[in-house]
Amino acid sequence: MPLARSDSLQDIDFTLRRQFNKTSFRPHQRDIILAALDGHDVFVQAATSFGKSLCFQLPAVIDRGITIVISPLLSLMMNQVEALRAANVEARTLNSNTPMPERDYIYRDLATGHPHTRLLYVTPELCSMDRFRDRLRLVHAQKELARVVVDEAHCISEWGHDFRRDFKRLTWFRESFPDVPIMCLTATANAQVRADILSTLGLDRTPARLRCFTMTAHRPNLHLEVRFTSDEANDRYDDFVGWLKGVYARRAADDRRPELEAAGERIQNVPGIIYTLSRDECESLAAALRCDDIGARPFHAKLPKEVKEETLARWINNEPGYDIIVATTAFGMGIDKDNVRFVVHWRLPKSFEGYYQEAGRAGRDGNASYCFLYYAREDRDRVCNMVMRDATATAAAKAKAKAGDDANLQARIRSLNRLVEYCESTDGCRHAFICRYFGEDEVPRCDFACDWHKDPQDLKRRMMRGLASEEWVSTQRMEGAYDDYYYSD
Ligand SMILES: Nc1ncnc2c1ncn2[C@@H]1O[C@H](COP(=O)(O)OP(=O)(O)OP(=O)(O)O)[C@@H](O)[C@H]1O
Repeated sequence: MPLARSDSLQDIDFTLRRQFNKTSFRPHQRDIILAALDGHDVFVQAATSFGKSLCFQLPAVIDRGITIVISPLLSLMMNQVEALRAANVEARTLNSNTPMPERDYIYRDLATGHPHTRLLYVTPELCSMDRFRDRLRLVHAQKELARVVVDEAHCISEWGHDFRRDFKRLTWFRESFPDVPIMCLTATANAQVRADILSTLGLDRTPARLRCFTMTAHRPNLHLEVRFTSDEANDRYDDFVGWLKGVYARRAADDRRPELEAAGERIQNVPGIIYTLSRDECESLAAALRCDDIGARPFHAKLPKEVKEETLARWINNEPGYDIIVATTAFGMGIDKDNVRFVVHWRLPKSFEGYYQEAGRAGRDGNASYCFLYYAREDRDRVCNMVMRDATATAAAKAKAKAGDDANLQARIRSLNRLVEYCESTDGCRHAFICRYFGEDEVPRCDFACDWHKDPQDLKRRMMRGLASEEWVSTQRMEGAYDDYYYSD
C-alpha cells in the first residue's frame, strides 16, 4: 500500500513549478509520476535526456517518507544531490566518499525511524550491508519507507553492457519490504535485459501492480555518422580538426558573428566530448588539440579528484579553454550539460549500449548535434581482443566462473558484433538500426539526420575507400598485430 501523502504538496503541477522550477511536463512524465504516486511498481525505459530523474524525484517530494535511490555512479549521485539541495529538497548521498560527520548524520536520521531526508542516494554495495539494512527495517516499521528506485537499471542484467554483480542483490528489497513500491529506470535495455530487471527485482511476480513505460530510444536531433579510417591512413586527427575549424569559420562568418556577439557567445564555444579508449590517448589528444588552439582538456579516472571537478565545472560553465572534454568512459552516464554540440568516438566503443549512452550526452537541449564514430577494422579486432581478455581476467579472478560471467561475455560479444554491423551497414538509416537493436518495431522518422539519409552513395564510397581490406586485417591479426592494445578508464 502506498504511504499517505503530505497534504501541502498534492498538486504535481504546483510541485513541478515550485520545487523543480519547470513550467510543464514532458510527454509521458505526468503518467509515470501518477503511476508512482498511486503506489504502483514502475518500469521506465526512455531515451537519454528524456527526463527520467524527475519521474522519481517529484513523487519523492510529494510522498511522505524517504525514497532510496540506488545508482551505480558516485559522480551521478553527487550531481543529482547538489541540484536537489539547490532546489531546497532534503537529498543526501551515502557512499564510500561521504565524509564521516555526514555519514553519522544520515545514520542517526534513519535511526529515528522518521527521517528528515526525502531522497537518499546510495550504491548497490551499501544495500548489502547489515548496518544499512537494519536502519531501513526500522524506517519501514514506522511506515516511512516510501519507495525504492533503481536508476540505470540495466546494470542488473548479465545481458546488459554494464553488469554489476551487486545489483543482483537488490532482490532483497522486495523480499524484505513486499509492500514498498519499486521504480526502475534505464535508457538502454533490450527485451532480455528488461525481463532480467523485472525478475531480479521481483516485479514480475505481481503483474497487476506493475506499470511499464517503454518509450522509443530515438533521439531525432542527433546527426549520426560513421567516419571510416584505417591504421595506414591514420587521419582521424586531421579530419576532426578540419571539421571543427570549419564549424568555427562558419560561426565567425559575417552572417553569424553578430548573433553570437549579441548572445555573448564565443566563436569557439562549441562544447563537445571526444571519447577515447585509453588514458594515454586521452592525454595526448587533448594536448595536441591545445597546441592547435582548441580548448580541450583530458578527463579520466586517474586524474586527481580536484582536477576532475574543476574541469567538469569549467566545461559546464562554457569557460574559454574548456570547450572540449577528451574522456575515457569514466565520463558518461548521467552527464547532463544541455548544449553539447558534438560527441566523437575516436575509437570503436566496447558495446552498442555504451556507444548510444555516450552519444546521448549530445543535444540535450533538443538542438541539432553531431555524433561521429571513427571506425577502423583494425580497432574492431583490438576491441574484440580486449573484451575477451577482460572476460578471461574477470573469470580467473573469481576463481570459479559462474554462469553469470558466461552470459555476460556472450552479451558483450553480441553487443560489440552488432555495433560492428552498425558501422559497416551502408544500406539503411542509422536511427532505424538503433531502434531495431532496442527491440522497437516502428521505424523512426529520420529527417536527414544520418549519413545514409544524407547521401547513401557517398556513404558506400567512403566505406570502400576508407577501410582496410578484410584480407589485410586478417593477415595482420594472425601475426598478432592487434593483441597488445589496452584500454583504461
Ligand atoms: N519537464 C521538464 N521540463 C524541462 N526540463 C526538464 C523536464 N524534465 C527534465 N528536464 C531536464 O532534462 C534534462 C535531462 O533530464 P535527466 O538527466 O533526468 O535525463 P535522463 O532521462 O536521466 O537521461 P540520461 O539517461 O541520458 O541520463 C535535465 O537537465 C532536466 O532538468
